[in-house]
Amino acid sequence: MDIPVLEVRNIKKTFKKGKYTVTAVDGISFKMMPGEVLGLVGESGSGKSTIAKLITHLQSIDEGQIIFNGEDISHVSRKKMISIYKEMQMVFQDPVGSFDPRMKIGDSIREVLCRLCYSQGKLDKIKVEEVVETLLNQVGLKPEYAERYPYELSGGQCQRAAIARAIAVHPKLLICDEVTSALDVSAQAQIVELLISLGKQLDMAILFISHDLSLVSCICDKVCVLYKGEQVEYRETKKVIRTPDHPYTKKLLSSALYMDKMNV
Ligand SMILES: Nc1ncnc2c1ncn2[C@@H]1O[C@H](COP(=O)(O)OP(=O)(O)OP(=O)(O)O)[C@@H](O)[C@H]1O
Repeated sequence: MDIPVLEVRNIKKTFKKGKYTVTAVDGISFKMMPGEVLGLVGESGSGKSTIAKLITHLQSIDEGQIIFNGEDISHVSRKKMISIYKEMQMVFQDPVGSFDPRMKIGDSIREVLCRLCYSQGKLDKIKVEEVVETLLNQVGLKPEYAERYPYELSGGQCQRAAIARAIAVHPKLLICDEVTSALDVSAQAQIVELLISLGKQLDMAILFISHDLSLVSCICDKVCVLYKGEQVEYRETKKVIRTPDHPYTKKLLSSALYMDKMNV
């Protein structure tokens, strides 16, 4: 039987700034099975990005547990985390900023392949060029884009390249933090379709972080709604949309655009 790819158990994080304390994440729990798409929704400041940073160890947790592939990674070393990044990748809001501006797109993808795959003997060096081409093809970019610098791509193309780099290592979990926020509506739809199709093809779980409940409802199996660092809903998307429990979810729903397109 499949075990969860990710289990987050009652995690908490506070930040101290002088005499002030901000509780950014206050007792969040959820579970993701292989191939599952979970939406993490909430307004600005509700703790979405902090959760992503806690899972990926960009920040340390104060309390709770993060179980990845059955292993407690809540407090593992940096070295151990580097090996975990072969199975857990993240894509950010600003696609251009997520690349080294001095490196061509192909070199950035090659670098990840070399760093995370050679050491495991997963990849023969002579196959790298083929793999880069296949990855670009998988995200709908022509091979010649490997020779371009990030600033020579549109936002949508650059986000595709960032996704190609993330899936290069065949992650079991892809964390997408507001990946469509900087894109126009048509590029947003294409990126969302691409992610869903890749998730199915690669049996990859996707944690889709967004402030947009209507978008999340179209693509996610389950949704976790955050309000001021707390989890106010965590259920199948259809149930949350049809019978929201919390007044904040009701407010989100009543203000959601494209209600008619919601997957209910
Ligand atoms: N490094 C930090 N130091 C101090 N406070 C922080 C830090 N990171 C986040 N916070 C605070 O924690 C809370 C949650 O922030 P977070 O970035 O997780 O929210 P978010 O839901 O991702 O917001 P947005 O959608 O605007 O990105 C906010 O009040 C924020 O100001």
